[in-house]
Amino acid sequence: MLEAINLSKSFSDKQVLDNLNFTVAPGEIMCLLGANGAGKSTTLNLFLNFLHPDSGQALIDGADVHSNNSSKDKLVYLPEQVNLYQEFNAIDNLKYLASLSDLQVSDEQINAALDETGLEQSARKHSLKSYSKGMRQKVGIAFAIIRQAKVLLLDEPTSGLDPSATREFIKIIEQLANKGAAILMVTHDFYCAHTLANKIGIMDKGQLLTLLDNKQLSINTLENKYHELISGTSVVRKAS
Ligand SMILES: Nc1ncnc2c1ncn2[C@@H]1O[C@H](COP(=O)(O)OP(=O)(O)OP(=O)(O)O)[C@@H](O)[C@H]1O
Repeated sequence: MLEAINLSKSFSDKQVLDNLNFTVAPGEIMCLLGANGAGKSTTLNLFLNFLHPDSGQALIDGADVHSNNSSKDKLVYLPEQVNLYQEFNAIDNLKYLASLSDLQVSDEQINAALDETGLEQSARKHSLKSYSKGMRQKVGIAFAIIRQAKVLLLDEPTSGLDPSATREFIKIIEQLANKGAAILMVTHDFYCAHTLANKIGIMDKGQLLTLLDNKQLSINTLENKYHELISGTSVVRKAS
C-alpha cells in the first residue's frame, strides 16, 4: 500500500507540490498524468526518499519512507531509462542487483523471473549494451519479480517503446498487479494509462486536480477531461 498524505514540496520559493493526497492499494494501478513540470517525478522522488517533503508524508505499508529506511526494501523503481550495468548480461545484472539487496538467488530463479517478462533466452547472455529499451525494462521488471516487490514506481515507462513492446509491457505490469503489487506510474501515454490504470490522477502546477475511476471512462473522455483541466480546451474526434 502506497499513501501520499498532505504531501507538499517547494524548491526555493517555488511550490512544486501542494497538499497531495492519494492511496494505491495492493493490486491497484494508479497513473499520474500531467503537463511537463506538474510535479509527477517529484512525487516519485518523495516516495524514493531522494527528496524530503516540506510537510506531509509518503507512506509505504503505513511507514514513512523518510523516517523508516527499511520501507524502501519493498519498493522497486523503474526510471525512464533502465540502464543498469552495460557490460554485464541480464543474468549477471540481476545477480549483482540481488546481491546489493542481500538476496541469494539461483540461476533458475533468475531465469524463471526473466521467463515471466518474456525476455528471449537467446538475449540473456548478451551484454546490456545491445539491448533495446523494452529489453532493459524487462530486466528491471525481473528484478521486481525476484525481489517480490510490494510497490512499483514507474517513470514514463512506455516513452520510446514501439506498439508491440508497449503491449508486452502492459501485460507484464498487469501480471504484477494481479500478484498484489501496488503500482504508481507517471506517464504521458493516454493509451497505456487507460489500458492499465484502475485510477488516474491528473496533475497541474503541483496539485492533483482530479482522481478518476478509469474503469468508468472511455479513452476519449479521459483525453477530453485532461485537456479541459490542463488547458481549458477539449478535443472533438470525428468518427471515421
Ligand atoms: N531539484 C530541483 N530543484 C529545483 N527545481 C526542481 C527540482 N526538481 C524539480 N524541480 C521543479 O519542480 C517542478 C516539477 O518538476 P517535476 O520534474 O516533478 O515535473 P514533472 O511533472 O515530472 O514533469 P515532466 O513531465 O516534464 O517530467 C518543475 O518546475 C521543476 O523545474
